[in-house]
Amino acid sequence: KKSAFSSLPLPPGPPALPLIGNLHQSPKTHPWFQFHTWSQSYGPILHLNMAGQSVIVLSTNKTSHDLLAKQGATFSDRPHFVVAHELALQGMHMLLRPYDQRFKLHQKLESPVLSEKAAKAYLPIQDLESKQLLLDLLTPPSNPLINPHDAIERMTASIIYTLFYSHRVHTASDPILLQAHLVNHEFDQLAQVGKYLVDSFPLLNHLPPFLAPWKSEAASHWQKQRALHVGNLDRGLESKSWNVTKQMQQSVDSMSDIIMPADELALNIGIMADAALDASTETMMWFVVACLTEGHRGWVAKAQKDIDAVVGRSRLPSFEDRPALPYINAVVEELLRWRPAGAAGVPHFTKVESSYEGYRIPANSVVIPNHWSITREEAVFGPNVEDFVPERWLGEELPTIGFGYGRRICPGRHVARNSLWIAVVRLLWAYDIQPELNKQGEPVKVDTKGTDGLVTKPLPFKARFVPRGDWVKEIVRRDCDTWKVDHLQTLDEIAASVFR
Ligand code: HEM
Repeated sequence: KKSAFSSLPLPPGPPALPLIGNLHQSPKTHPWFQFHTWSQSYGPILHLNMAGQSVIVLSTNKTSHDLLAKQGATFSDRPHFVVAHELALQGMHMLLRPYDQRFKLHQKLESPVLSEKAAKAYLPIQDLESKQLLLDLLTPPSNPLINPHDAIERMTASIIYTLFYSHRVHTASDPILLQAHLVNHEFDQLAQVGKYLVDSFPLLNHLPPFLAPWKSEAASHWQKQRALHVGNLDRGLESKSWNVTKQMQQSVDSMSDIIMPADELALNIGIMADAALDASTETMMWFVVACLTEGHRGWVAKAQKDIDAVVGRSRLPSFEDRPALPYINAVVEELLRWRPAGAAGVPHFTKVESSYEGYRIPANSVVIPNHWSITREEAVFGPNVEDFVPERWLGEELPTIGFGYGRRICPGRHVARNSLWIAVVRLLWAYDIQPELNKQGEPVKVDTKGTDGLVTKPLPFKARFVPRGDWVKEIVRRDCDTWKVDHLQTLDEIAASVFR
C-alpha cells in the first residue's frame, strides 16, 4: 500500500550498491568525520543505506531541532539492541530505552533531581570537589609532568556519587569507581554494532541457549550490572543523609499505582551516573587539551586577566563571581562546541514514516544528530570553526549545543554546565597549564582527534600544572583540603533548600 509520502525522494547521500547499500563506505571508526565530509557534498540531511537499515544524518542545528525537537513525538525512540539492551540490561538502560510509557515514568522520576533549580542547589558539592581538584593538582615540590585524568575523574565521580549515593570518591582507584569501569568496558564490547547477528535478526533469539551463546554472555553481564547498581542503591538508601537515590525512592513510594522493583530504579540511577561521569570527565580533559593546543590564540591570557580583575589574588573564584565573568561562560560554551564529547550524538530512531523539506524519512530509520558537523557550521558560529575562540559567544546569542535534542536531550546538562564552569574558572585562576617538552625543548604534540566511541576521549598526554604564583600555593593549601568537610550535612542542607 502506498503511503502519503511514497512519491517523495529520500534525502540525498553517497551512491549506494545493490543489497549492501553504503555499507562498504561506512567508516570503521570516528564516523562523525566521514558524515561531516558527506554533508559537505550532500547537504544538511543525508540518507545512508546500511544493508537495508535507513540511517538519516542531520548536520545542522536547524535540521536536528526541526526533526528531533519539533517532531519529538515521533523522533524520540532509540535503535534496538537485542544483546546489549534487551538481554544484558533487561531493557532497563535509560539511554537505550524505547520511547514508551515506562521511559516517560523514569523521565518523570529524574526530572526533579536534575532540574535547573536542583542543579543550583547542588553548587556546594561542585564547590567542594573543584577545591579538592586544585589541591590534587598542586604537586610539590618539582612540578612533575602528570596526566590529569585521575584528578579530573575523581572530581567528576565524586560530584555525582556524593549527590546520588552520599559517597565521596577519595581517589581514582575507589573500588566502586573501578567496578563501574569494568562493567562499562564489558558493556561497550556487547554494544558494538554488528557484533551479534541477533541484533540484525531478532528472531534468532528464539533459538535454544546452546545455539545462542550470546544469551549466557548477556546473562552474566546482567549479574554484574545488577550487583553494581543495586549495591550503590543500597548504599544510598542506608546513608544517614539525603541523596538523589532517597529522593527518587520517595517519589516511587508516593506513586500508589506504580510497582517498581529495586533493580529497575537502581539501573535508572546507575546508568544516569555512568552517563554523567564519562561525558563530564572527558569534556574537562578536552579543556586541558584546549589550553595546551589552542591557548596560544590568547584566550587563556584574556580569561586570566578577567579573573584577576574580578577575583584578585587573595581568594578562590566562586560561583558568586559568575555574573561578572561572562568570558568564562564563553570558554565553557566554546569547549562544548570545539570538542563535543558526544561527537556523533546518541542515535534517535523513528518508527513511523514522515517527511521533511520535500524528502521522505522512512519508517524505522536511525537518526543521528552529528554534533561534529553541527558545531562546525560557519553560518551559525562564524569563521575559523576549528579554532578555539570564546569571543564568538559574546555577541548575539548562539544555539547551545552538545547535549542532543528534543525529548531525549541530556537531562544532566544543567548539572554538567555548573561543574564545568567552576572547574574551568578555578584551573585558570590557579595554574598555567604547560606542555611536556621533548629532548630538544619543543612541546610534545598533543592529539586533538580523540578516540572513537559514544564519548570521545583525548589520547593520553602529560602536562605541567604550574601555580601562577606563591599566592596560589598558599590559598590552595589553606582552602582546598576538603576531607574534613561534613558532606552529609551539606547534602541535608541541599535537600532542605529544594526538596522539603
Ligand atoms: C559535559 C557533560 C555532558 C555531555 C556533553 C552530555 C551529552 C549527552 C548527550 C549528547 C546525550 C544524548 C541526547 C540525545 O539523545 O539527543 C545525553 C544523554 C543523557 N545524559 Fe548527558 N551529557 C553530559 C553530562 C551528563 C550528566 C552530568 C548527567 C546526569 C547527572 C547526564 C545524564 C544523561 C542521561 C540520563 C541521558 C539519557 C537521556 C535519554 O536517553 O533520554 N549527562 N547526554
